[in-house]
Amino acid sequence: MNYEVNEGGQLMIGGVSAKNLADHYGTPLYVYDVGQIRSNARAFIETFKKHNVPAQVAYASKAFSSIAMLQVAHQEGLSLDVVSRGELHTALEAGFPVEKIHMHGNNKSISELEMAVKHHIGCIVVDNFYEIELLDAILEERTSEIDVLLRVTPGIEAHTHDYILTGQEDSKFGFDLSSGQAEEAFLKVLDHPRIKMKGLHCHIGSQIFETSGFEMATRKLFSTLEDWRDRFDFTAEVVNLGGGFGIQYTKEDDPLDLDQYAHALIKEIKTLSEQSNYPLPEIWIEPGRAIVGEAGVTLYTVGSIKEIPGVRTYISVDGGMTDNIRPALYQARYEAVLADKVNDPKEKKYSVAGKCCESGDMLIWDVELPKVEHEDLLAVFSTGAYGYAMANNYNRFQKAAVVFVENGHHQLVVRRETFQEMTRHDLSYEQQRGETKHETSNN
Ligand SMILES: Cc1ncc(COP(=O)(O)O)c(C=O)c1O
Ligand SMILES: N[C@@H](CCCC[NH3+])C(=O)O
Repeated sequence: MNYEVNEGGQLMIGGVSAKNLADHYGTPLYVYDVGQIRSNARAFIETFKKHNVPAQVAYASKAFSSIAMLQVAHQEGLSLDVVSRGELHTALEAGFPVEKIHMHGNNKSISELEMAVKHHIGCIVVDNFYEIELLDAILEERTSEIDVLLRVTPGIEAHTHDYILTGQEDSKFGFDLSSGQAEEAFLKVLDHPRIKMKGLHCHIGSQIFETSGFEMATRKLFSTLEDWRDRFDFTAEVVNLGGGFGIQYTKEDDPLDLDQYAHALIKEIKTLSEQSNYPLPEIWIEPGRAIVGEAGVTLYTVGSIKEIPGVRTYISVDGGMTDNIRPALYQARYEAVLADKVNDPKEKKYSVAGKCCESGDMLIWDVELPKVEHEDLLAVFSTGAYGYAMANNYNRFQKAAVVFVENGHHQLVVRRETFQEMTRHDLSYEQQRGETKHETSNN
């Protein structure tokens, strides 16, 4: 794993010691090295520029959405992928240019589509037939137009966890190519007066380490596009190959450099377009994890230590599945160090437990650490994607704060949740005598 340690054996993040950050902001704490976010974004963008290929690199904001994060994404020239009104609202609050926002979702509501149309976002990635009907009605009413891509499932089974596989035929996402569904949807939007068909989208899954799945998906999309050109005289302006580029969580993970993924896509699309004499479409991709995953570290304070002789030693930290649900949800694995004793000799294997009332609330089953003592600071690496984004209030634990660090400077970008905020939606129950009190729950 790649991390910096100072002479005193302290973990450094973006030029600041983890200990200073924990003392200053408390734990659990999500810390992002902003320099790393920027270099990840640049690795993609510069590869497309170097090859002189028109492209959009849309940050999949589901991985970590906050105003500060989206501002950094914009500074780096990224576009943005949102999947809900909440994510779109955050983008608008961050001042993200609307024309660079793309909206996803397998069940977009009328209000989501209305919000997208009202703000004239750059593109909607249409996922199903019902959405076409809704969009048609909304655009008619607003006398507006919108660019769309059709999301298709190319029938690719990427090598990853079942829950994060999305490109196979049996998926809740998108139009299936092989059964003709995709063509039926295409014909509905092809000559639509307000829905402007720009091209195809697919996303084959997440945490993928090889380029072969992406190349295979590209070939499937291209053969469909060639067929539609020949039969319907349609030329796509955009081919969007989604996200899913793998990162390193543990020493066993061996991801490609980010520019290698981009390079493979460019090569495949250039070859296909030359072979079939198809005008080179814009290449769009949607990395989430690859932009923020390795840039994030979560800091925890160790509390209780339970040694079961001959079995294992549990160390419990002040967070857990509330700030990182991935181990419980996907059996995801992580690496950690004691942030204050990084260079101390390792003593033995420990198991890191969260503090929720769930036996499954384990952050790491086996990690070799120096001798662990109460109040030690534990740093878990590669928690920048789908950590804060999937945080929850189980057991009414507060959502942790988020800090950005860059060039030795640190700044709070998401406050720790307060108890007042935790109960802000709760209403007291007054026993009714006779007449009924009505409170609407609609938004
Ligand atoms: C449509 C789409 N695009 C992009 C992403 C981002 O994936 P990742 O964070 O693995 O790059 C996802 C999530 O898997 C997705 O569903
Ligand atoms: N949230 C998942 C991946 C799904 C991403 C969205 N399709 C993760 O933590 O790996």
